[in-house]
Amino acid sequence: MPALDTDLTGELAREQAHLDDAREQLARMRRLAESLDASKASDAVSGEVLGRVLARRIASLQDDPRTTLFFGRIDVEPAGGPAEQFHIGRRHVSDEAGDAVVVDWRAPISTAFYRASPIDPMDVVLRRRFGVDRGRLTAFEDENLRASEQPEAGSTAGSLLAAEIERPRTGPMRDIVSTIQPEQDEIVRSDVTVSVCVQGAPGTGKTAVGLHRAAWLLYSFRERLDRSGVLVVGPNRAFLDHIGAVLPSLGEVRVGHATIETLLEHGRVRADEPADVATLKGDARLAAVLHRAVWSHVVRPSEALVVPRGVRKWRVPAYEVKGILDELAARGVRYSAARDLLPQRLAHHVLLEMERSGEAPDDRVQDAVARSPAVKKYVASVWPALDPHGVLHRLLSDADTLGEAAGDDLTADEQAMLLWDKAARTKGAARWSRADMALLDEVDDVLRRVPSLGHVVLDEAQDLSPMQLRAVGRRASTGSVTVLGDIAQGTTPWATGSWDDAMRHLGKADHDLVVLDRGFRVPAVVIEYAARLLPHMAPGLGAPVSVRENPGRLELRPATRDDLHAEVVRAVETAAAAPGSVGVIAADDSVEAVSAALAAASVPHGRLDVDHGDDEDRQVEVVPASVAKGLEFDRTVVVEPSAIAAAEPDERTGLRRLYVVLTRAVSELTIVHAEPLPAELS
Ligand SMILES: Nc1ncnc2c1ncn2[C@@H]1O[C@H](COP(=O)(O)OP(=O)(O)OP(=O)(O)O)[C@@H](O)[C@H]1O
Repeated sequence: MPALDTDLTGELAREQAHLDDAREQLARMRRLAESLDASKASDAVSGEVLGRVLARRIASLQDDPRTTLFFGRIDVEPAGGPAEQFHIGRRHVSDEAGDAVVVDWRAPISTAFYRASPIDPMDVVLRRRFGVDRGRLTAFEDENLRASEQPEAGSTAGSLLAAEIERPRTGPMRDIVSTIQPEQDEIVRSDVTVSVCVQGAPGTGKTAVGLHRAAWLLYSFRERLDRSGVLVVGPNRAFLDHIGAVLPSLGEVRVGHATIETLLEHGRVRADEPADVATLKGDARLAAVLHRAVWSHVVRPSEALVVPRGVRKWRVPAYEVKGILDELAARGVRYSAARDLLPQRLAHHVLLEMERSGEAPDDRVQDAVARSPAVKKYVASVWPALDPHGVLHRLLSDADTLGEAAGDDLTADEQAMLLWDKAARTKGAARWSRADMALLDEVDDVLRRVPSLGHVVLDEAQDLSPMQLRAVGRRASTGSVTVLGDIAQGTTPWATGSWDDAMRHLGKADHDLVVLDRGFRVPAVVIEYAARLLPHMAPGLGAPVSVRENPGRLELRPATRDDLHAEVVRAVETAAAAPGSVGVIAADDSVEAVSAALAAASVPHGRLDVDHGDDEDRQVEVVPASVAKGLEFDRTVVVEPSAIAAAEPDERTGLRRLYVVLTRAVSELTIVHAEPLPAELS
């Protein structure tokens, strides 16, 4: 085991002096940045750009007195090279001579801090971790990598490391830069061109890894990704609020955060639909159907184009127009882009006609012809302008249109399922469902290319339908993705059963699949209890091995039906007596009653909802089961597990929902129930 040193006189005092020096150097770097004058730029535009860059730089050089500028150190002795020391921190700090006082955790040299081991020391002879309290160093702990001391495989040896993993959770999620584990670091530092899919049981650090990867990519490929953008997609607003502070704490404020709903917002969702219809709408076969639905609007002309100019009329015969249409359709450009090219193509043929008859028209004539009413009208008839809502409205209202677009891809029964029972008269009045949003997005992309970002981190990806995955994938068509998820936590009827399939729908068939199995959240007794559900709803998938030292606490509190809420209140009061967050998780339709019972007993609490997260930092939050995914609390009180499972459309989904709910606790899980617990838990 590494030795813990808290002696404040010798070595620790020297390290504190290095920290004080680093703080001074950071202040010097900030003063320098503040003294630069953006108005000296050569013109107003570059002055404005420079001003923005400088403001960002000054902000990034702020010193946060609550934390230290470094959390670790490595001493390296490369063969044939000089021995060197590197202090590793959240950002780079250099002295006047330009030498590094602190190196960024994302710099290549820092890799060894995370990955060096006695088996592969990577030239590191000593790794030091620091204990910190309110901006000052309180202790350090050394690992001598030269010694043949071999920690157990997979152990997170060291009391400082363990303390960081064990610390109680309060408020939103924090970064893990000081304790990223080797298997996590491999994912974080995967090249920007590589798409990675991470399958991991609850609490194995998938979300943490995805966010740190975004930060690492932005550091390592700043110019490329600043231009193209990085986006994090999560399951709901409460989740985004939970994770929203992590990237800013790592100095990255320019990463977009979205839910799948906000990403595919093509109007208001006004209709719910049966699970089987939504599942069918999420099926990847719909992509081909929608493609045909759009392109079938290009009609073979039966009449020639006739363009009057002065006293003459110029003709482009129908067979020639057909040749132009075929050529445009075969070019692989989007429907609307090809349509935009059509007037000039037609005008060019008119021009050729003119030349054949001895005239010498120039480009201006071609432009005038392209813009003429005759050409416009003709184009509208053979290649009409379309919009996604119009296309989908017609497709879902009209059996013949759907039948034609469906081809052999959909059975007659499936077509009947898709058709609206009562179609709205106009596209504006259509009552779109959530699943329709992905269809509208697909049509939108057939019409005009949706721009691609440089990198997309997709969390809880198992819950997306193939059509939703395609929608996310097209936003990373020229970039890469980090896909995070757990098949066992799939709680939508269309949840994926195979990462290969999901990655194919995302357009990333070529990817690295990594499995994480060490659990950093859920303590052993709790994960073992929750894992009883696995064979019943995700056979073949293992539970994580908890690396938490705290074995955790699991308490079952039976109650009578009349006494259920009183028992919940007692459990919450006990849980809230110690510091740390408390999540009270209940079936969605019981949340109101649970919250009322807590209010009647004057237990202060907040409520998380799909649409809005936590504005205030409250110790106790009441959470609908459907919103719990991805969240964590120090202690959880789970109300009536059988009702949570029964709220889902089928048994498997019910057990999966329960598995998600039971795995939110960092130290204690209390289950309050009046109904018998689901048999699978016994
Ligand atoms: N290397 C680490 N050091 C310290 N804490 C860690 C580490 N890795 C993960 N954690 C912590 O473990 C907890 C779970 O992490 P995270 O939420 O990323 O897991 P997850 O796999 O996304 O879980 P879920 O599937 O339940 O959403 C978080 O509090 C995170 O900070």
